[in-house]
Amino acid sequence: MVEKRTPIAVSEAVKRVMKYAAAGEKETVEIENACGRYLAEPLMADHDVPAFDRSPYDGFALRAEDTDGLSSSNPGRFEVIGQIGAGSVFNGTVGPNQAVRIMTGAQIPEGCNAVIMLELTKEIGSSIEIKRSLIKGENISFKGEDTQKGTVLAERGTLINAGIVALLATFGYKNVPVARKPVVGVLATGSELLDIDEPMQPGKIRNSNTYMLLGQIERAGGKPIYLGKLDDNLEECYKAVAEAMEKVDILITTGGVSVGDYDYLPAIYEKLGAEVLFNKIGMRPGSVTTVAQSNGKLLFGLSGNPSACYVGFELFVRPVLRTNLFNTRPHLRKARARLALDFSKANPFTRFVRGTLQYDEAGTLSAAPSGFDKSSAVSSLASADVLIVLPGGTRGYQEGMLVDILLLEDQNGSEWPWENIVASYK
Ligand SMILES: Nc1nc2c(c(=O)[nH]1)N[C@H]1C(S)=C(S)[C@@H](COP(=O)(O)OP(=O)(O)OC[C@H]3O[C@@H](n4cnc5c(N)ncnc54)[C@H](O)[C@@H]3O)O[C@H]1N2
Ligand code: MOO
Ligand SMILES: [Mg+2]
Repeated sequence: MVEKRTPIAVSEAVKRVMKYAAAGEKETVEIENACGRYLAEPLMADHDVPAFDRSPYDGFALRAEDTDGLSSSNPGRFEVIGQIGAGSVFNGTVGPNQAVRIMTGAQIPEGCNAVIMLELTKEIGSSIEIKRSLIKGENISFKGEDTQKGTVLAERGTLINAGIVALLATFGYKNVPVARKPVVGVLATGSELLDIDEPMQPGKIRNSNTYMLLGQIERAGGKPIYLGKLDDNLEECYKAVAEAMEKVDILITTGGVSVGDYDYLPAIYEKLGAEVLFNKIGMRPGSVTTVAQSNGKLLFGLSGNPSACYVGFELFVRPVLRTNLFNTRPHLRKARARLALDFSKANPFTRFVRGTLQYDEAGTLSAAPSGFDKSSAVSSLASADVLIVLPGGTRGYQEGMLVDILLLEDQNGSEWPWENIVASYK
């Protein structure tokens, strides 16, 4: 008798997995290698930026009050008593009708409260002539105007991008505390699988899931390890899974989780004494996605079907990885878009259609299926940047309906996208 599995809701499956998601460990890397990593501590401004009042222009620093009433018919003269470039400081105090020639980025000299651009002055010997008045504070970049000391500029768990790197450098982080990358092993199962450099053979296919998963693990912030591919042989697979568990933080297998004669993962979980958290989800693709835990370590049994494997990773593995990286918005970011095409297939299960986002001229977002929409499809993954969420139990969806989408390439994430998923929005 074939085992009868009871599907659970996607949100319930995610919840069960997230019980085993935990913050990871810290390490430090040199700032040159920090891009793409996740902050292990909040990034706090330990001084004002700028740290001193400075000039935003090449010009002359002077006292605004000395320019009162100046105009083209009533020009004023200022004695130039010094000259400073960025990095130099004027020693002394600027008095009435005096000016210091100052370059962009240089500290405003003592006594000055305004800057006039070079182009608006005329040099006459060691003096300048000015034909306009300035107000106090004109053309000054004030201390702390960009960021004030004590401000938290990025939370722990933030992805370090070029902008964050600029801040890290501003505040003197030669070494950056980052989350250690969780090590994720990938084992492919299936006697039909060829290595990618093998010629095609009757009845065989190339192992594409492994390489797809390595890319997904990288995108999620983990450290992928390819642990090989295995024939459908219970003993061989059991041994490989047991050994792999010793080497990794998280283990992903692909294939062999359904009810077929050669689907050995259920037997392997049993032999390992692992607790199966679920083995059927009310979703398409990926209904057979199975997750087990052994001593708190997660084993993701993703489907062999490429689209199901891809979706299973994004919904269940990604949030565990991001949580490990200290991120508090670990799930795919949810947004809404108009359906660009009819999607008439009815389904009792929630569908996650691989889709492509389109930015319409009017400024609205729309999402279209990115290609052949079957669990076994590989071609529709290439241009997918969203998963279009189509809850089950409807008669299908029409073009123009407002639906939820989950963004695959976005880094912001969602805290919990699974509330209020409705069939379509008015
Ligand atoms: N009687 C039933 N049959 C099936 C059910 C079911 O409920 N009852 N579920 C179907 C669904 S839904 C899916 S999804 C698949 C899941 O199968 P498995 O996860 O057990 O995976 P396999 O049987 O090993 O392979 C499925 C499919 O994927 C191809 N594959 C496997 N590994 C790779 C790889 N590394 N790269 C590319 N493609 C891969 C494999 O050749 C098969 O075509 O089961 C349905 N059946
Ligand atoms: O799990 Mo299967 O992917 O639902 O098609
Ligand atoms: Mg199978």
